[in-house]
Amino acid sequence: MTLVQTASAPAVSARATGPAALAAAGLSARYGRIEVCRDISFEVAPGEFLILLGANGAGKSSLLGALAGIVASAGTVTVGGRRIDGVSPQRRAHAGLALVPEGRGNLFGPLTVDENLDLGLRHLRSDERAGMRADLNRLFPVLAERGRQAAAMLSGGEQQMLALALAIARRPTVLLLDEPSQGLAPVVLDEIVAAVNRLRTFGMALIIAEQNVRFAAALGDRFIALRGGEVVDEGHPSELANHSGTAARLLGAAPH
Ligand SMILES: Nc1ncnc2c1ncn2[C@@H]1O[C@H](COP(=O)(O)OP(=O)(O)OP(=O)(O)O)[C@@H](O)[C@H]1O
Repeated sequence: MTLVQTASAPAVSARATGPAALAAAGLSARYGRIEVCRDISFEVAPGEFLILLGANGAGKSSLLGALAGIVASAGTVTVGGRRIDGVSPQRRAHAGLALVPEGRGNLFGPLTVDENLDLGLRHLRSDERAGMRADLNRLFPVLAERGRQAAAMLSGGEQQMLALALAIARRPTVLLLDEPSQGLAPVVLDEIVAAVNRLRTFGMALIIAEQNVRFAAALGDRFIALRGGEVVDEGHPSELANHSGTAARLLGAAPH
């Protein structure tokens, strides 16, 4: 795998001023009576890209689901300083959270790329719509080329880019990405890394659940590692790229 190491912003562990883009405190997540994440506290600064690193079953998707309000949770969550825990997923979306689930679940497969984007942009005023469409075409040129193709017929990487574009069209404060690398070939991962890094010009914060260490290291400003539903470590992604032992210890497996 030949992921390009892009120049990323320095690690941010504390904000200079103003509220965090997102802050979670004492957050837990459960399915019925089974608690799968416990006492998780972290902050993401505006514009920061935070990697949630963990092996299969570590609790990454559950934590993203707890933030988005689709998995039962306790604890507090703020977006831009406003409490959003306890409100519906729709109200959390209005407050500035957007989730791109694993498997690109927010696409309408039978509709074309253009039709998906028209639907995704319909909440905008017509003058804003043209500007957003131009921004999305700049971010993801391949989507402009594939406009008339059914979303279901796109490659995995192209579907991931369409899912990202639809989430960005909501202009979220914080974008939650669940394993964007999953099922993609190394050469496609390079394109996704480049596309996600282009999002830096939008100023939104990203929380990216990942277990692909090189992908995470090419994208993140900081990582927190989950194991058994708890935060067990945090650091700068370069530690993952430069010390394969660290990655192996955190993932409980051989490094990628
Ligand atoms: N719908 C569910 N009902 C019950 N338990 C679940 C459900 N979804 C996940 N779990 C359990 O919650 C724990 C955390 O799973 P989760 O999917 O959040 O992990 P993950 O880190 O995202 O892993 P993966 O990378 O495999 O998706 C696991 O023990 C899993 O079996």
